[in-house]
Amino acid sequence: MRLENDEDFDALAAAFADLATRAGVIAMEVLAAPTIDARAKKDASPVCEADEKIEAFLTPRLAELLPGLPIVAEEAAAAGAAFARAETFLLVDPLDGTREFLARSGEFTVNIGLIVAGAPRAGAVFAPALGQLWFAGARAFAAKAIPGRPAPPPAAWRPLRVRALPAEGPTALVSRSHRDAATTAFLETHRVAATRDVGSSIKFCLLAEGAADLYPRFGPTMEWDTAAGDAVLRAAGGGVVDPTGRPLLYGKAGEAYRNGPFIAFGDPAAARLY
Ligand SMILES: Nc1ncnc2c1ncn2[C@@H]1O[C@H](COP(=O)(O)O)[C@@H](OP(=O)(O)O)[C@H]1O
Ligand SMILES: [Mg+2]
Repeated sequence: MRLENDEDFDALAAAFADLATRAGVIAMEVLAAPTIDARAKKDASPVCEADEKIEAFLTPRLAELLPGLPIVAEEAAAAGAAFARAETFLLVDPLDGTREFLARSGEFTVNIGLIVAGAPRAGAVFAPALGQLWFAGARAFAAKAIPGRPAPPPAAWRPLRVRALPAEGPTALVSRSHRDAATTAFLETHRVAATRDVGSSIKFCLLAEGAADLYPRFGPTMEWDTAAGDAVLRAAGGGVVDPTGRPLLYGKAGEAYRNGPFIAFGDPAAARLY
């Protein structure tokens, strides 16, 4: 697959959307069973059979779509895989919001992102339990989608655009399961009109849709948690910046792909306030 112009990145995003939607049925099948086989990883975060099965579905299909491109994926990383450093590579989080999934909340997602020169250039986020798909190359879209089926055709895609910062102040999104003291302090010291708890990368997608304005994140995340949502948000007119105001950088192999603190925003005017 060529990756040269906007149309190439849009076509790749549609292919990611299709794979994420098809993979989503695996999560629904695991969720339908009376018990879910789960354990704690080395970093104490949970992993379950769905994470591993979805990654096993996606990895060979992505390798076929983009032959030779390194795939940095959450469960491969947890198993100790060494990834080749590359200018262009994929970041895969087969199940973001594993805690939400194990709690049988619908706020979990399948995530596929493409990084070029440190920035996310294409991505797809699918929330199987919500039947909601968000994806972007040069342009960002949302669509309703059915887990296990192909992604819907272009006629069903809704273009995404962030909203202007409301006069009454921003609506902030925070992690449902991983709210930390720094985030609580941020919300207390900055004027926000409302706060909503949301699990997984859905937070980026709600900013891209214009349903909220800010997502401050001071607790740890990994690049595969943020790449796809960041791609959708950037293409919809928003962004993700570090505390110095620079766009969140990807490809931090030396830091095991761990992100530092960031603020995701819809309206670029919101970023200037913090
Ligand atoms: N202590 C920690 N170390 C590393 N990542 C953490 C973490 N606590 C939370 N996360 C990340 O936060 C993600 C969940 O995001 P949210 O809190 O916004 O729902 C997790 O994704 P997974 O569920 O894919 O493991 C995990 O990567
Ligand atoms: Mg994750």
